[in-house]
Amino acid sequence: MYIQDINLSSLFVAEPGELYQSKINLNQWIEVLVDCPGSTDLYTYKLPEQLEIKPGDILTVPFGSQQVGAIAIRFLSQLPENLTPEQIREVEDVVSKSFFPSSYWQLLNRIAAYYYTPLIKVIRVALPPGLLGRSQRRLRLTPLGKNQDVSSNTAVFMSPTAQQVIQLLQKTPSGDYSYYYIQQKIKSAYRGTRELIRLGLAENYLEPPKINQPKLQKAVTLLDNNEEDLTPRQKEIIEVLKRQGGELWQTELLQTCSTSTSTLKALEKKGYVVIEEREKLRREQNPSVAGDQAKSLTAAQSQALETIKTLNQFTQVLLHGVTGSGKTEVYLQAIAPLLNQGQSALVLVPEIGLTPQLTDRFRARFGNKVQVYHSALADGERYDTWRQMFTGEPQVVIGTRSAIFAPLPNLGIIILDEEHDSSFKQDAPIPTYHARTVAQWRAELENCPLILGSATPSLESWVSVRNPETPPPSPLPASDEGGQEHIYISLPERINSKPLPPVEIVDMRHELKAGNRSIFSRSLQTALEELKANKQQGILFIHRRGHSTFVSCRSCGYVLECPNCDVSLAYHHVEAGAAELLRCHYCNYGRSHPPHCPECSSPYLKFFGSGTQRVSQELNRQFPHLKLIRFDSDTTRNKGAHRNLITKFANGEADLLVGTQMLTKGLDLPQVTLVGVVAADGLLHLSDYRANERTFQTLTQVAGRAGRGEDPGRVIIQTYTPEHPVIEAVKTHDYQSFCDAELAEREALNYPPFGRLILLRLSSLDPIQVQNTAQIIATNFSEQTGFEILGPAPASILRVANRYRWQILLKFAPDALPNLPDWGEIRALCPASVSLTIDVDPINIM
Ligand SMILES: Nc1ncnc2c1ncn2[C@@H]1O[C@H](COP(=O)(O)OP(=O)(O)OP(=O)(O)O)[C@@H](O)[C@H]1O
Ligand SMILES: [Zn+2]
Ligand SMILES: [Zn+2]
Repeated sequence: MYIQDINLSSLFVAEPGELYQSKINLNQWIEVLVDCPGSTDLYTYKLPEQLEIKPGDILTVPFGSQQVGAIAIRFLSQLPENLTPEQIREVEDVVSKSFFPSSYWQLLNRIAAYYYTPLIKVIRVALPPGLLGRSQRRLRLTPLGKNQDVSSNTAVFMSPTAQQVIQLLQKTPSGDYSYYYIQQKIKSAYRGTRELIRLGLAENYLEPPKINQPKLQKAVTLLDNNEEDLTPRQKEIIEVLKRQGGELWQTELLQTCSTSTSTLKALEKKGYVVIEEREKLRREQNPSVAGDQAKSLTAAQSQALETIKTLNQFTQVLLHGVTGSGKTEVYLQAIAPLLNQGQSALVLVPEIGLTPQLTDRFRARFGNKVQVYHSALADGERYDTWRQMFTGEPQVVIGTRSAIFAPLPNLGIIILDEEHDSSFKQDAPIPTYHARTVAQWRAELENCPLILGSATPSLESWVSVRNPETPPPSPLPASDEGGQEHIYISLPERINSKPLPPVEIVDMRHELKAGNRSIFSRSLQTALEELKANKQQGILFIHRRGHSTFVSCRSCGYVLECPNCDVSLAYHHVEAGAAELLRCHYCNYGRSHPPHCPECSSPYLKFFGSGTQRVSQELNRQFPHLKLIRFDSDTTRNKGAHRNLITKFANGEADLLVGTQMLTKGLDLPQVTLVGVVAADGLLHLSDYRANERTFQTLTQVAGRAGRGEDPGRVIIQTYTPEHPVIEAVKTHDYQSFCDAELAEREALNYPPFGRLILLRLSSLDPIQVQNTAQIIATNFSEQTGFEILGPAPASILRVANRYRWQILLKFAPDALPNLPDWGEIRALCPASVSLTIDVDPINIM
């Protein structure tokens, strides 16, 4: 039992089974999550003697005047102070045992404990929206019940109520009604239903919630029959059905045959077909992809694959392969045999933006065994995909962060692609989980291998293979069990020994001295000129979206700011004729661009800094013959936009792809020979201990998009600080020396991956109250030992969306399990107007 080891004020969670059996008499009560819209509280119920209940079971409980579904969360041995035993009602029944398999339940509990989050909040992240909407409890006849003769003289063993209930059910073809309906029809039906269940004549089940009712659609199925009495028209329809394998959706059949429903009905009457409602799964619709075959592997790839294939228990593998080394092919070939053995695979990727290309590769290999799961899916799609995973059919789930909760019962492997990516970490709302950490626990609980793949591994993962004694983040004391291993696999070369592209660093100070005032260096200008001539394509990376980062008055220096946040407004101008907009990138506030300075009325407003729009405009001006596609969060807002833009570019409809962060990841386009970074400095100068790591990763990844095809690539990075060690390391593709230098600094300052951080974020509409609260909490901490307190300090942007933000950073020494503060006590120090988020292992400390 790991949970007792830490100081958990708000939670005491039983591990399924164990505690229940050992302390059966201690636990008289259970807290449940009630399946009722908007309800987020836990309610306490009494455990009935005759029912065996475990956390994770689906129950029915009385709630107000009704019976509702509920999930059993945790046992209580003591009643909460405000409740007396007389007030507590009993759990009515268990509808579904172990809805969550025990390992899954343990995972959710572990997350709740490690990230100091009430379990219910973890459950809400894990389950698709709507699953906990109001669902309906129903009663249906078993096959035995359907055939039970209940004329009054044969069913003497049944009570009159039970007879009434079974007769009612037998009247419907499906033998199935909601409890609500049965109770309306028959007085005190409840006793009768229990009796039927005991006799094995009926069973309980929980119907999925109404709002997400699976979509039903009419399907036409061909029946075997000798075709004698058919009209030529009807024969035609039967032929079409035969060609389609005997089954089609009615709408499709109507369309294909240009026929009417009455014609189909006539066929049904003659007994040639059946028309029935069938569930149509709502899954993300994607253009079909041509199938492909496993590639014959390079020596390094096959070595990697052989190692991975031997793993049949929990092992963490760092697959460190340079950009373009063929990591994806290794994933694909590692997954294939698992599917054949009836197991499933979970593949996590950082962002939707790069999912289409990757999912296509998986679809090409595994067809409809591939499911895509991410939070941008519509609720219905999410819900159906989730249920599809629940079936246990061997499948591959590809998704973003929250897909780590995919309820795959028979997991054979977990893969995190681009494992260094910070989008695997959730900053808000709680739980502030890192999908990599959760993946480690999940792989451990499922006893399957975890593959972390990257060309630029996170320092955490790097240290864990270099220095396997560093325990993975866990509230557990490191376990001594054998078999826990960390393995390092390297793919040091690109496919077919293609070289990594040479990286040219351009000192922008020299450009200015030489009289070049353009945002493009002479070197980049020449390279852009050559693109068209050589029929090649390029990628330009810009750190920011929008046009200019701020607008200021040349006469008085006034800077236009967001009224809700302490930041300047960014200038957005899409095209000539379109409205000129000023927008806040923090709260999305927008206003039109004023013709005059609001302060001094001067007409001379000037733009500073450059974003994707500004660069695109500049390109249009200087290189009018180059066709561009802008790829940033402004142009990819609509569903499918990522795919469309990338497809257009891949088809050669543009020469240049101009974009932010999102184009650095995973793009594999052989025609791209040139990669330009307009200004590397914006990345470097972020005030955060991870700035170097993030810059190295981003620049190396973006550089890695060049020269993946036949033609050699080149990379041009513009900067004002060419001597910066990170820039040097990117230039020489030297991950190792970057790591050594960076790790030495981190170790000296006790930063992760050596020390541990916990960030307390406080925010309030009241500037004084939040500051005072931060001060009080920090003072309270100062009496405790085992960690260092940094702050309280205002967040780097004090006010966002009118909330004032303060933070306190706690830094724990690397050795031993830290003596954690009592979070309940800390929370109690916060007045209602101040909200507190505890971010464990924070990534964004700004
Ligand atoms: N054994 C192989 N033989 C031929 N081509 C291969 C082989 N393995 C992979 N490739 C091709 O090489 C290209 C690069 O592979 P992939 O995209 O998997 O690299 P990666 O390591 O994931 O790169 P990055 O980290 O930059 O995303 C792809 O087009 C892929 O189809
Ligand atoms: Zn002014
Ligand atoms: Zn704002």
